[in-house]
Amino acid sequence: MFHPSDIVKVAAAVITRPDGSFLLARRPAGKPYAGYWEFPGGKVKPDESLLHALRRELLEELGIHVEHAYPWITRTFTYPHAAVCLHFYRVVQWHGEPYPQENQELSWQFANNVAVEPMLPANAPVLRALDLPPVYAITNAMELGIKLSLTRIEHALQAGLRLVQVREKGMMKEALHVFAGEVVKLAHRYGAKVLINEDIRLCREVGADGVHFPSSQLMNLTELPGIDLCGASCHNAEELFQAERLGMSFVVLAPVLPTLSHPESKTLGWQKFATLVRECSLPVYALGGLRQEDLTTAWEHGGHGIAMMRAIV
Ligand SMILES: Nc1nc2c([nH]c(=O)n2[C@@H]2O[C@H](COP(=O)(O)OP(=O)(O)OP(=O)(O)O)[C@@H](O)[C@H]2O)c(=O)[nH]1
Repeated sequence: MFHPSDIVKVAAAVITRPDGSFLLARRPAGKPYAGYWEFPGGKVKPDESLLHALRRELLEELGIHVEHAYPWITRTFTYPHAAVCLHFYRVVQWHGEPYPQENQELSWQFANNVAVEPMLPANAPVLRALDLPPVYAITNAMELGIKLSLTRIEHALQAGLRLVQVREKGMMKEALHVFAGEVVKLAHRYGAKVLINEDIRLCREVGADGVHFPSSQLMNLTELPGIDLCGASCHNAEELFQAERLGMSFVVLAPVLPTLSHPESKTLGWQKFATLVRECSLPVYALGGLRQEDLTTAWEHGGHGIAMMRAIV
């Protein structure tokens, strides 16, 4: 075990192009794990801010000037020789063309099809997180009716939606089975993924991609059910901690703003949202009273993306 003061702080960059590809660099000879692929970045100096370290490292390693970077996830990982705390940023704007200043190999890759290996061991969950789309829709068929709901879901899929949660509290069992099956069929036609709220069995029966656990269920779980994609709803630090401990694929943190579906809940606001997600190792979707226009605000506050119900499907 490493003492907390021995944990090496690292700033790492997911430099992303508009087509979704991101840059990986191969660790040069002479460093530990030479030949392994990593996200560009490096150690934070004492008294240096994370963002400053990020800018300095990308200038030193790639010759680029960071113009716009969003804080993203933070992962601690223990190697035999050292423990590292990796603070990931998504760099979306820079000037200069990345050029290997230290003779390292560079490669642009896509999260769902990384064609270089080996990756640094700490980075496997990071690639899975990068494969999650920025918007997560939650169905609302009990309010809209099944027919209109399916029409709206299809429109959103046509417009690029790639992640949907079937959440229909109070819908009769048979109707829910049929509706969930329809959503899965529709979504898979567009290459989108579907999570089923709460019901692991229904998820398997309708061939959905994952399960979304409400916070009460999350707090009672001792392990994940062995399903590829597992999401959870969180409202506070304790629930986020439990989701991290279990190794959820992602979480939704709510309510950020006042929302019709939970009018009685106390809202977090963006500052509290940012404080809660700052050290979180999981990608976090902001939820509650949000619209498509709020995506950038979510990114600025450390979110992976936004989740929406009425504003999207
Ligand atoms: N840059 C970077 N480092 C990572 C990643 N994943 C990961 O485990 N690390 C670890 O974080 C540490 C970063 O240290 P580094 O050696 O790259 O730092 P540096 O550029 O400041 O080099 P230096 O040792 O010459 O001062 C290493 O232990 C590395 O194995 C990643 O994706 N990017």
